[in-house]
Amino acid sequence: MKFGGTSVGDEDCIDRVVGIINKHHTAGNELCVVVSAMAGVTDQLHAIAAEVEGSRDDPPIDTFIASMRARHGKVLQAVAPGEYETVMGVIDERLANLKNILMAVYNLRELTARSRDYIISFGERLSAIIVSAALREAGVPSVALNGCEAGIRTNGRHGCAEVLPESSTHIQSRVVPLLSESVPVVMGYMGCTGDGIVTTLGRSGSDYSAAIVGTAIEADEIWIWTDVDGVMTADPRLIEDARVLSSVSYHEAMELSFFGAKVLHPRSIEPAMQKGVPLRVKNTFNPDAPGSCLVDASAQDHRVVKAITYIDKVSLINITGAQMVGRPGVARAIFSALGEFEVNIMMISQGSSEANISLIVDDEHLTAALAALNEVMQRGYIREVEHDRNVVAVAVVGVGMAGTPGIAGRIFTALGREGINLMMLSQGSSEVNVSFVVKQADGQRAVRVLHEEFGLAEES
Ligand SMILES: Nc1ncnc2c1ncn2[C@@H]1O[C@H](COP(=O)(O)OP(=O)(O)O)[C@@H](O)[C@H]1O
Ligand SMILES: N[C@@H](CC(=O)OP(=O)(O)O)C(=O)O
Repeated sequence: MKFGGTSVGDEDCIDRVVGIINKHHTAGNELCVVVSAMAGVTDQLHAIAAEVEGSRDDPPIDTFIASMRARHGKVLQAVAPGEYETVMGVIDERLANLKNILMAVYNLRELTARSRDYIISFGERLSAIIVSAALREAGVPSVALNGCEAGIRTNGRHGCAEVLPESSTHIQSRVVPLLSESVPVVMGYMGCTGDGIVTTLGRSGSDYSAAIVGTAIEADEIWIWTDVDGVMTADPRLIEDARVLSSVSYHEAMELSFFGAKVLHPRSIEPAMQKGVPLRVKNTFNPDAPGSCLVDASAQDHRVVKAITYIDKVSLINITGAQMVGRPGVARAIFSALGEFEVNIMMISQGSSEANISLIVDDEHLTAALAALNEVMQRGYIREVEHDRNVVAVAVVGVGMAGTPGIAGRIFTALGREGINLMMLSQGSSEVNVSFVVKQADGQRAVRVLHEEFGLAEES
């Protein structure tokens, strides 16, 4: 079971989490728990790290450490009063360590990817020991393990590290022996390299930790506990009448999470899918609701379009040049340069005249992408590169779209009726997803229009 930041955000939330774990543990289940940092803490750690690096004098390190201590201490006092002194001692040790690192960043005015990862892993380092203490207080034996202790080995790509296959045996040997006598609480989001250097798995990466741990220990099911009733037809913060999908295929969930449905981390689905472990999304605040279950496509309902999602903070890049027409090697030049600059491309589309290639990259990669393309331009492969940051990518997702004619027509007609201009279009050959790009100002309206067009608010 993985509990996200919203599920462990304060003392009431943690009480609720302990109740859920206790109930399933008492019913005779062996459980392993993965937790995220308390809601907002990872953002605060990112912010202080950046602030300290850029400070000329007197960065607010002490104030920051005091506010972390106050928030975590208050929650600990409420959920595990019997262990307050001991666990507060551990929290203070960790905060002293965090303070030292922040001071080092300040003194050097240098925040490396490695030190950032170490700093931002502290949210989970603090939340997990509190949840574990709260479980013990409720009579459930528990130990807390950091990602490294739990056996999560990653490559060294700081900020979005990938878990290495060898983790499986490490996790098995470290976690499985604990299960018969306790409920281990693993710190999500973090792992370490073979040399013990701390890495993080990308934002919302605790879902990925849970999938890795769950498959490694051969869990019967992996449950992701969050603050909504399951995977929904659209982000409920955007679409009021979004509906919970009782079952979603692994592929659909992958497309949805890739295109911004924060409810699951894109990398969390593949491990479960490969090992055939059912993955369920449930609501900590409404635990009796059935939630959503990720299943194989064969067990699907027959609705063609299942959900609409959108992702902002992306940029559109248009590459043009008649030199591209009929010339082999242009695409290779473009994509190998982007690869060398470590640019992650989210969408690609090429006009049939071959004189134009459009790409979508996330905003963070825009500068690197433009630098890469500039090199390609110098080498004469392309003539012009334009970009636009004010765009969003929208995706219409559903396995039933494969082989069903008319879906793209309905999408275009509905958007056209609303005067929404399509700036780029892309459809994978798997046909699970039709994605397109519109102006940022049209993004939410596009989701709304399509949610209505495909009747997603109505029960099937
Ligand atoms: N299609 C969707 N279905 C469900 N939730 C979605 C979807 N798209 C976006 N979300 C958002 O994802 C949020 C849950 O993710 P997150 O805030 O990261 O929770 P946690 O802290 O539990 O990991 C929900 O509150 C919801 O607003
Ligand atoms: N704490 C990390 C990892 C995580 O998974 O968080 P959440 O489960 O709250 O999305 C983050 O904020 O990115």
